[in-house]
Amino acid sequence: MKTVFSPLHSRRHVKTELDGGLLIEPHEKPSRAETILARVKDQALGEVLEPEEFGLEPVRRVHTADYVAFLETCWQDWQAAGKPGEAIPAVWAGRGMRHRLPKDIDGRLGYYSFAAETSISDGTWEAARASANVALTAQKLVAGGERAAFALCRPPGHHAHADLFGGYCFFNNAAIVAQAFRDQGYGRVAVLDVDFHHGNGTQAIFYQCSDVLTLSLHGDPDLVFPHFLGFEDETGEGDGEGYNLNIVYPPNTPYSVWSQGLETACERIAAFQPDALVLALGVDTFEDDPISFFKLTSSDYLTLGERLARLGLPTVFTMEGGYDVDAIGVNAVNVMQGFDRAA
Ligand SMILES: NCCCCCC(=O)NO
Ligand SMILES: [Mg+2]
Ligand SMILES: [Zn+2]
Repeated sequence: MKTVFSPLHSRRHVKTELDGGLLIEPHEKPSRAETILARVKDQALGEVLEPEEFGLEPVRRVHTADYVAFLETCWQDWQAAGKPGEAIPAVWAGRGMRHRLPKDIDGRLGYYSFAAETSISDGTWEAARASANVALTAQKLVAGGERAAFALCRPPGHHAHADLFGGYCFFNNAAIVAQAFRDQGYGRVAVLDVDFHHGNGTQAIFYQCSDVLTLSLHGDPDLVFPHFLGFEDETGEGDGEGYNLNIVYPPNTPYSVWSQGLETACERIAAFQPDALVLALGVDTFEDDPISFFKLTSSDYLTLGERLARLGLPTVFTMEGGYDVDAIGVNAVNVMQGFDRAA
């Protein structure tokens, strides 16, 4: 399987993440992508390519122009306002308040985000743009005939809404890929999110669509991020009714249970008969992940990859979460190796 990777991911090097009332070293750190890349090479998974430049048009097929423009100048605007630290949203429109765009950078940060753990600093924009190009390059490989391609994206994307960042995500790489498939004539696309956390952004972006089926297995939002979306009664709306599936699990869920949900999702995908699959791959489902509570083992990711291959679909993997940096390379590449040996 080919891998797409951009060294520009390292332009995202924020020093802070708001967690537990402290500014900690971010879990979503550059070494995550470097460790996965090293494992790709160590395992000779396949060719590693740098991304092509696709510009902002395919990004704006998913994200609003004003949100994209905000991200482009956020760091400069923050600095121009004389702020001493990294850009962190701290105020949002609560119940009974107005969802209108303020002029001030503090207000704009709140307007365009849903969470406070995702700091912005110099280079975040460049890294997010490169991550989207990585995803679009993988999509081009698959549209060009590759059975599958691994978009080694950093920063991740599945929490990003059309005009909201959060959960370490800015551009929704999986959604951008799904939309690119649709724009290239693929009539139906499925996006399966196996990250520990709900793919709230991906769900929201396609929630009224019947041509993109979104599915996510994740930790109970009553207990974990993103807290306010991802429940099993969210099944789509309008034309999209019936085209969103959430499967929620409690703490300590092992693969033997989690894979039952995977089977349900795969059966739903098979029934949908999509022309392509986007697989939002987080490996924060791992038993030792520092911020999650499932109990998948490294060998389970081989099994996961094999099962995905049996769907028999052109597949783009977009890298999402996973924060046990010592294990992330083995776990992510195990999925690809399991896929390759069953394809
Ligand atoms: N306390 C913030 C947790 C953000 C979750 C990031 C993630 O892994 N999403 O998939
Ligand atoms: Mg998920
Ligand atoms: Zn996650």
